[in-house]
Amino acid sequence: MTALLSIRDLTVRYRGDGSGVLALKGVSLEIEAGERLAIIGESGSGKSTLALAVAGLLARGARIGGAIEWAMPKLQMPHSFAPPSVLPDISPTRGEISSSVAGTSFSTSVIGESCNEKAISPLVGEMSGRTEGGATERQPLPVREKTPRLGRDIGFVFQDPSSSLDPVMPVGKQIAEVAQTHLGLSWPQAYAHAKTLLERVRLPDPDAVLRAYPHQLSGGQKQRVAIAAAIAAGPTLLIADEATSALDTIVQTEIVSLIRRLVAEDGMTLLFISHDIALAAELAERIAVFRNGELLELGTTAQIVHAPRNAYTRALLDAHLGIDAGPLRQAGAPA
Ligand SMILES: Nc1ncnc2c1ncn2[C@@H]1O[C@H](COP(=O)(O)OP(=O)(O)OP(=O)(O)O)[C@@H](O)[C@H]1O
Ligand code: NI
Repeated sequence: MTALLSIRDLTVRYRGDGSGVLALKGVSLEIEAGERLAIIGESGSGKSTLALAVAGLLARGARIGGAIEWAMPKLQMPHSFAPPSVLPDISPTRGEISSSVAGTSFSTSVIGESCNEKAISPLVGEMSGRTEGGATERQPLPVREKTPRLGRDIGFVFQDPSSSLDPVMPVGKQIAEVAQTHLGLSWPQAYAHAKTLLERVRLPDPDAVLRAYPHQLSGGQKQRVAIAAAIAAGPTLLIADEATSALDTIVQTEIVSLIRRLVAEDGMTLLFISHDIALAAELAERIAVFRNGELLELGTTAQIVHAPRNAYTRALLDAHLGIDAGPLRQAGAPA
């Protein structure tokens, strides 16, 4: 398999009082093209920090060391449209951005100075937060070619769909904006594409949902809309960060099936972040176990579930087996 993304010795420190929080401590791992990789670990282990670093969404002031190198064969040509309101745009980190082989691969390296850490640039189109009315404040985006962009090359699904959906805009319009921005479609084409996406995420009555506002939808329906927006431009990598954690168990299972189907249909690579080892085992081919900002163990789902090498992984499994052994016993069995 070819690596889509190589993470090398990644260190992230959030500024805070005193020395700040070291959220990732020299993490190295590769994400293979087309695989479904889960990141699991307890709260505060650094899972979201990893996801945000990959998406270029780390908070201003976070200091990052190491390198994130991409090889994205399908990297789409950049468009010079304004970013969609539904998703924050990816921001390249400061550092070397080198490209090779006529734009078929490139790497973003952030190599530290004396302390092996360097402040990342203020994020372009950074998580600037929405204003009270729901509109997003944005700064102009410097155009960098051959850089993976959120919404276009990377789809990101957050735990709370309300954080990525604009409360005052009909959802059809929000999805269509992503398609128009990144695919260069006309508005009628983009709107038609939005309807197709609502069908693909199995929302009943897509015509009505196109015109609905987020508050008119249930949590599960909103997450389907957020997923539709995340995949609207046909990203290579889909990142789901606790995308089902806020949902009840039945809806959770439905969303996991939905993600599995969409990833298979579109040939996406999946980075699935969860604190739930059983859920991760249901979806992922490989599982990486994080604790205290470190990668403890990475293996196939079968190996992690049936032959964990690390005592902490065993403890996670034991804790889960006490609750519900069913799904885990099946984990890693051939589909
Ligand atoms: N913006 C921030 N500023 C300061 N510290 C942060 C920030 N974001 C995360 N942290 C800290 O970094 C560490 C890792 O947090 P992170 O959100 O990556 O963990 P997580 O594994 O995703 O946890 P959870 O399961 O609760 O989402 C934690 O100690 C957290 O408090
Ligand atoms: Ni998190």
